[in-house]
Amino acid sequence: MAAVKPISNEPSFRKSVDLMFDRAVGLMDLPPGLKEKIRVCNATYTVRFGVRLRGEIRTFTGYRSVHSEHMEPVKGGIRYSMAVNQDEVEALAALMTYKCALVEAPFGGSKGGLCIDPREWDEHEMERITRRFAYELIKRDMINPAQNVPAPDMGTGEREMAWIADQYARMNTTDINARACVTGKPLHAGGIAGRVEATGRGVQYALREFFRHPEDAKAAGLSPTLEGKRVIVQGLGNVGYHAARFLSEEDGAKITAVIEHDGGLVDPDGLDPEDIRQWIAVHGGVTGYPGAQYVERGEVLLEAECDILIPAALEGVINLSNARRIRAPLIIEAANGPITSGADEILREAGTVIVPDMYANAGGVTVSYFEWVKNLSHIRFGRMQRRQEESRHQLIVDELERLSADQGTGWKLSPGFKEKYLRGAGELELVRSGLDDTMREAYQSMREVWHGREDVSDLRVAAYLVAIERVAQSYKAKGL
Ligand SMILES: NC(=O)c1ccc[n+]([C@@H]2O[C@H](COP(=O)([O-])OP(=O)(O)OC[C@H]3O[C@@H](n4cnc5c(N)ncnc54)[C@H](O)[C@@H]3O)[C@@H](O)[C@H]2O)c1
Repeated sequence: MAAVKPISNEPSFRKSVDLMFDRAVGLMDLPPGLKEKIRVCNATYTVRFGVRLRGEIRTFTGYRSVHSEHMEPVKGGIRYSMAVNQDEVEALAALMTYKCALVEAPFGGSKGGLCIDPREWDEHEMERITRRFAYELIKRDMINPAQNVPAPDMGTGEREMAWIADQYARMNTTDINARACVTGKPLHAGGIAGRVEATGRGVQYALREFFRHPEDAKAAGLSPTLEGKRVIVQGLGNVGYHAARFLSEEDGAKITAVIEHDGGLVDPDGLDPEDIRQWIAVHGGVTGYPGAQYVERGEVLLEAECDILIPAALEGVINLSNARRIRAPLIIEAANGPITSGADEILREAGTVIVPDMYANAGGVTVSYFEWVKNLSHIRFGRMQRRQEESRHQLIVDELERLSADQGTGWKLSPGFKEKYLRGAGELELVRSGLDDTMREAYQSMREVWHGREDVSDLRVAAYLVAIERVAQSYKAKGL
């Protein structure tokens, strides 16, 4: 099954992002030259390199685009897909600039991509290709802890990030900060607890925050709780799988449909994301999955009735060809750019509430920021804080134990409380609470603009307004 293709008269992904930017910046009082400076992509590097594979030299094309260096390093994932092209990396790099500004991660925006179908190559071949691509970027300072720090995106994960980190370390043997050259690494290679699932976790926190405000839920015609909500997820990869799992296991939402590259699955009583993920790992897709109704043209499920639609795969899947048939009252853009600018307009007019990508999937870059700081500080994250926290918590626990031992109080501490309470300052807990705080604060900043300005009617334009204002402040502070 192919993705829903934007119809030919729609602007490209890059243009679509620019149109959304223009809609917001038109409401701002900034010098025209500064608006233009923020909008344009600073530079895009294209590399073609050869790797000897299976007895012949194969040439690959890759990109690293830097959208904005108002803060350095710049940050953004590396994508492996046959659809990667310059327009796409530039659009994704621009979104990274706005995303980092919105969640106040102190980075400029960047993105990379390699035209490759990872399923075509075995692990050893993937390592050689990745190391060679990394070599090309490292020698031009396009991977560097102080200048440009990649992370995983579609088609890449911890494995590729570990190879990139090792390649950088080999080429920069005296750089004590080498590990901070890339984030999303495995724990044993300098990664941080909770990074793998961070983007999906962020989607969950974003939805929790949305439903914490009854007026916001009401704007979508929904009751203010995630419990029992019918959710459709497109793409059961890193982001979609974790979001689906957390929402169903921890918030009582029902995953009523899942859309994958080879079709869709439906069960009005709720699907089990973990079980489907295991099936996909073995069979390469959802085809043949026994536990649900199979739909060959999975993309039609984007139009099915539900409460929350989570596109978590590709860009441009909701476009002029299907926007009028979308029935979800609330869409949260877990993927980057899943709604084209034309479809965005149709959906807004129809009253659909859209939680925009730059906020919805910012969990990844937020936890990447924690990982980068951890690598630069050369201390296990949480270790210092833990000492302080532990002594404070110890005082509380001692007091509770004293009261518990006092017959007169009539209550007892439950078994294991002390251990559980004192454990609460570990790395994973710090990462989760830091992510939760970040998602809450970013939502508040967007929400204030959404509800506070008469000329703002949607969350996307509100998010752009907050982000552009912060980028503009940085440029002004630099004297531009
Ligand atoms: N990984 C991250 O931390 C991260 C962070 C921010 C944003 N994102 C964005 O989230 C999206 C997904 O990224 P990911 O890391 O989960 O990628 P991934 O490669 O782990 O998963 C993508 C999933 O989409 C499926 N898919 C591919 N084509 C499809 C189609 N036509 N219809 C339905 N499903 C299809 C794939 O089979 C796969 O399961 C991308 O837009 C990416 O830029 C990812």
